[in-house]
Amino acid sequence: MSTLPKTLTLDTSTSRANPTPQPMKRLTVPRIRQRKGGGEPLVMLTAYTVRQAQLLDPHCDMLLVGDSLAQVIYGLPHTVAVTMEMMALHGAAVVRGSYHAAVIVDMPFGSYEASPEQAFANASRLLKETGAAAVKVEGGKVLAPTIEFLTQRGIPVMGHVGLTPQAVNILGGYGVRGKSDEEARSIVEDAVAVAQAGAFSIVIEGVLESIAIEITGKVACPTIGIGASAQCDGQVLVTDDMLGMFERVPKFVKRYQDMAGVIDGAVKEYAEQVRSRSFPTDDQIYKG
Ligand SMILES: Nc1nc(=O)c2c([nH]1)NC[C@@H]1CN(c3ccc(C(=O)N[C@@H](CCC(=O)O)C(=O)O)cc3)CN21
Ligand SMILES: CC(C)C(=O)C(=O)O
Ligand SMILES: [Mg+2]
Repeated sequence: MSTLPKTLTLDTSTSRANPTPQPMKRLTVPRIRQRKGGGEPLVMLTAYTVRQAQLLDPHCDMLLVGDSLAQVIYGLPHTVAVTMEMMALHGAAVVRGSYHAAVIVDMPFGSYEASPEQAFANASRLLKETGAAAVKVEGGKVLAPTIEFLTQRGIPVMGHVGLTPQAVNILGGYGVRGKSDEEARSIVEDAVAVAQAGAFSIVIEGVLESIAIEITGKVACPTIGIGASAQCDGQVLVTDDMLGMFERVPKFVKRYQDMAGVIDGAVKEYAEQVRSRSFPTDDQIYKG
C-alpha cells in the first residue's frame, strides 16, 4: 500500500477501469466571459514551465503562455523572433502543470496576420498540440475579421490592444500608448472592433488609464489590464517580473518577491560550502 500523498500517486487505473479520459475541471471560456462587470476581478499570470504552472494554478483564473518567453526564457530582445514550436512546447508544459486555470496561448508574430485561414491553421495546431482553451492575438480593427473567423470555427480568441509588443518595429519602443486624442480614439475603436468580432476577453496594455476605463465601460467582454487600470475586469503580469526574477521591468510591474535575491543567497551559500568542504556532510552521502 503506497504511503505517498494522493497528489503524488500515479493513477494507473485510468486506462483499464475507465478508458474514457474525463475532462478536467477547468474554468471555461464561457465562465470567463460571464465575469464581466463589477464582480470579482479575473486573475491572470504568465506561465512557461510545468513547475511554474503547478505553483500558480491554484491562485489563478487564467494562465497565459505569453510570447514574453522571448525575453524571460530565451534572452531575446523582442517577441518578434518567437516561433510556433516554442509556443506549442511551452503551452503543452503549462497545460500539464495545471488543472484549474484556463490556459491561453499567445500566437507568435507572423503566425496569424496574413489571413484568417493562416490564423486558423496555426491556432488549431496550438490547441491540438497543447490542450489549451484559447489563443491570444495582438491587434485591433485589422484583426477583427480573423477573430470572427476563428471564433465561428471553434477557437476562442483573447484580444490584445494598446501597447502591442509584436509591433515594436512600427512603434519604435515600448512607450505608453494613447497620449494624443487621435491615438486614444483609435485604441478604443480597436477594442470595440475586437469585442464585436467575438473575442471572449481583451488584454489592454500600456495605455493612459482613461482609455482603459472607457474601453472597459464600452465592451461586453472582460478587459484584462497590464499598465492600464484597476477598473479593468481583471489584471495580468509577467510572473518573473512580479517575483523579481527579471532585471529590468516596466513601471506597471509591482514586485511581490525578490526571488533573484533568494536564489543568489542560496547559491552563494552552496558555493562557499563546496569550497570549504562543509558540503556534503554525512547526511548527504552513502556509507557501505
Ligand atoms: N519581462 C517582460 N515583461 C513584460 O511586461 C513584457 C515582456 N517581458 N515581453 C513582452 C512585452 C514587452 N513589454 C514591455 C517591455 C518594456 C516596457 C518598458 O520598458 N516600458 C518603460 C517605458 C519605455 C518607454 O517609454 O519607451 C517603462 O518604464 O514602463 C514595457 C512593456 C511588455 N511585455
Ligand atoms: C504581457 C502579456 C499580456 C503578454 O502578452 C505576454 O506575456 O506575452
Ligand atoms: Mg504577449
